[in-house]
Amino acid sequence: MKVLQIAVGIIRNPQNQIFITQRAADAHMANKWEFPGGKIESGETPEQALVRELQEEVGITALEPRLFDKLEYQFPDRHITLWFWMVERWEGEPWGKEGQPGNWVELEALDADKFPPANEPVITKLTQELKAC
Ligand SMILES: Nc1nc2c([nH]c(=O)n2[C@@H]2O[C@H](COP(=O)(O)OP(=O)(O)OP(=O)(O)O)[C@@H](O)[C@H]2O)c(=O)[nH]1
Ligand SMILES: [Mg+2]
Repeated sequence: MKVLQIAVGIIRNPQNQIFITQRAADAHMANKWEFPGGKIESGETPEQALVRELQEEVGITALEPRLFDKLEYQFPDRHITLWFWMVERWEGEPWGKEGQPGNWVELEALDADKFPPANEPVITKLTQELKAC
């Protein structure tokens, strides 16, 4: 059983759009849409991992990310802890730097069915916060 710690970024612009990317056809959770990010390496804090992953995957430098949620999820073959960081300030412009499709989508149009099942609670929380505004 793999045990993984993952740091991902919810990249949100002032128009309340979120930048999401699509996972590769040969990856775990193939073709699902995701918040860019990846595995926390040994010796890294979750925040350092987030900053590195966003530079590698979408070419931005996150500034002052804040922890939005932390979730555990048990897949058949792996147990993951996901650290979701809200990223509202950054340097650069996000794009699919590794060749993956990337899109800005309206926060209220985020569709949990298009993401890995682990993301459902955070997508619910995000859309509820919007309604509360
Ligand atoms: N990046 C990302 N991974 C997620 C999300 N939700 C979710 O369940 N995952 C899972 O978390 C794990 C993260 O892996 P990853 O494939 O992004 O890791 P990585 O960038 O370090 O990739 P690598 O293994 O190719 O170096 C995968 O098992 C993936 O299915 C999400 O919103 N974003
Ligand atoms: Mg990744």
